[in-house]
Amino acid sequence: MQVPVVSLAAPEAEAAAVLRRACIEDGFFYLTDHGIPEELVAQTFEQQRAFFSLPLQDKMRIAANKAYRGYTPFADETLDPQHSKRGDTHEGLYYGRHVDEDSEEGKLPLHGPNQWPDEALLPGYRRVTEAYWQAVRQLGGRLLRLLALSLGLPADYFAPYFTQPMLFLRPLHYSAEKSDVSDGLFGAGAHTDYGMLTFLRTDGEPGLQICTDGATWRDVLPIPGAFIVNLGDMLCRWTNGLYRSTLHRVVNTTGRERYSCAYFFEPNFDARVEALPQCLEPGEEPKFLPTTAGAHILERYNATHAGYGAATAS
Ligand SMILES: O=C(O)CCC(=O)C(=O)O
Ligand SMILES: [Fe+2]
Repeated sequence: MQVPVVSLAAPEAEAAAVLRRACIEDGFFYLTDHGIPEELVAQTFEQQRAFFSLPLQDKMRIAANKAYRGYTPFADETLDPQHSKRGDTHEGLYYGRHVDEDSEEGKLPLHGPNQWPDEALLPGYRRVTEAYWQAVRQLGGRLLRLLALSLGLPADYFAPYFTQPMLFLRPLHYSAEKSDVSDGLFGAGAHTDYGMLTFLRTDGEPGLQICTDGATWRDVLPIPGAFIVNLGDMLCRWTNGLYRSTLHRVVNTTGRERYSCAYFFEPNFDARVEALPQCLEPGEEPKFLPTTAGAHILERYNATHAGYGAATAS
């Protein structure tokens, strides 16, 4: 069974209703009529392909810094340490919102300057990647409004939480190595996303699977032109468990390489995350302790990126 399609061309109330059901039942949906030109998406993938084709030493020149910006080599990440024998078969990159190192904000964890590959090596890379980053940022803002409506909140409810948002674009390259589920080898091990919303595009190769019943995995195949959007643990926490953060993984069954681009759309570092009254029955106690977006995300990053930053701290 396919996950639902939320169209931004539909009347708002209708789209919000489809979104609500998708968030409660699947925690995943396709987002269509989003307005981001396919040409920009295609150029973004072309540029990421070019980056990942560089020799390792060139990629390592921008190895991820302590603000989680830059390159992460193959097997650096193990998303499901319990069931994995070795690291996941992908390499990746993180680009956040640019923050000056010597600004007040730059002192916060997860905040700092991006690291870009040399323009001479990859002409146009930065321009295209930044354009895509901005486009998805705007799309995220549109979806936040629909999300608020879907929860019975005013459309601009989440806006004050996103004045200095944590936004991470994460291009990924999966090697051609086939996964071995029974022997603990994955493109990306089973995990839930940490944050609020994830906007994913892929190159059309299959691999993404979700588990909503605690037992079976179903494929979420790419639909041309659509984003695959999923909810993370922070939004689950914010909605007191009403909206699902669904377990997912990437399994390589084709023996082919795969490229994807995730975009993690998170609130301000100090945004307070606690159960929305709209999600509590009368007299119901919140299921989770209140937290902040920053504390929540840091806790999760540190658990999945072994020794990250320590070896590469700049
Ligand atoms: O590459 C994909 O399809 C999914 C990536 C993913 O789940 C993640 O980066 O959190
Ligand atoms: Fe994920």
